[in-house]
Amino acid sequence: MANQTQGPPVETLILPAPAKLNLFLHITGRREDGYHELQTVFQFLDAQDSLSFTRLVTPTLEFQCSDPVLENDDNLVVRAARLLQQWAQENQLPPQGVRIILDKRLPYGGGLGGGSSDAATTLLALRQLWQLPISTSDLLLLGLQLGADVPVFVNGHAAFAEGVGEQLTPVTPSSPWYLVVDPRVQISTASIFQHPDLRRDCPPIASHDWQSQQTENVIEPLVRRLYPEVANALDWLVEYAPTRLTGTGACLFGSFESQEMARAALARMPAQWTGFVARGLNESPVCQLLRQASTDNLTNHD
Ligand SMILES: C[C@@](CO)(OP(=O)(O)O)[C@H](O)COP(=O)(O)OP(=O)(O)OC[C@H]1O[C@@H](n2ccc(N)nc2=O)[C@H](O)[C@@H]1O
Ligand SMILES: Nc1ncnc2c1ncn2[C@@H]1O[C@H](COP(=O)(O)OP(=O)(O)O)[C@@H](O)[C@H]1O
Repeated sequence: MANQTQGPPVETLILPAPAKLNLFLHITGRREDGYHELQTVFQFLDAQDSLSFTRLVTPTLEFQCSDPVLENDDNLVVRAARLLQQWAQENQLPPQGVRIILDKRLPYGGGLGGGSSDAATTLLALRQLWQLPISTSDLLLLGLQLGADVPVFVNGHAAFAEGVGEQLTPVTPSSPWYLVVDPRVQISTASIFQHPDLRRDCPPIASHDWQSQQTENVIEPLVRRLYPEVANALDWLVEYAPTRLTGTGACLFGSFESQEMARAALARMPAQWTGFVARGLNESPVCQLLRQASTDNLTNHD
């Protein structure tokens, strides 16, 4: 990371990285490698991080982040950029460089997928900035190396997901207003998946009729028991709207008919939690903006 270079920037892309919700989450089995087979629906939110990518004339990778805790070589943004540099090298393409600045706005480690989304935006942006001839299916495979949630953000459409989250069928659920509550509790995804009491035997459902099936987040009962503060937040929000945990938590969301209703509930939220109101999106704004960028609306040639 952070090899400072003096080369003048020649091109900049500024792109969002939207959050996601798991509208439901079922576990249908466990693979031999310990990973769990899931069924879930991912929907995006119009709440996002923001990233800027500036092409450098030297083949170096610079990374800055508004949150110092995340400004390191392990950041998924840096790892995504390295994977693409490696892909270019394996394909005998000339090495290229970039300066990436991440403006971190989403809470992380709470089931909103912000880190995965940052990684996906990085893969999509650098393919375009570096003009790499990599197919979307190969980009999805690179994304999967970074995390189970990355492919849906690369694909850019709300999806019914299976496998560990990489087998995607596009879906178009309704787009309510959500109040997302962060009860400010850290939950380790790995420890939840290792827990003996986790339910792992959900009967598989078909992608085309998930909305007519009884669905739930099967992780929720366990998280309720282990983290009373999350249970308190779920019990508070359900008084206002249908409420669920997203991913392995600790964030939860209520679905509202209008922005005003969601905001009214947010105004009454206990002060020890944080929250925000956002609209559900079935298309990620990233692909749309990249299409515009390719016609020069977002690309600034210096
Ligand atoms: C379960 C979800 C639903 O969206 O939870 P959230 O992370 O969003 O809360 C995700 O698929 C999580 O994806 P991601 O956060 O990328 O997980 P990874 O880093 O790949 O894995 C973290 C750890 O969780 C466990 N794990 C993860 C995914 C999975 N399908 N089975 C697992 O058993 C593994 O022990 C792994 O070591
Ligand atoms: N760009 C990033 N943004 C957020 N977290 C990141 C990033 N890169 C690496 N991480 C690590 O990934 C973990 C999971 O982050 P995130 O994807 O936002 O949440 P979740 O997987 O719970 O939905 C964080 O706790 C952090 O340690």
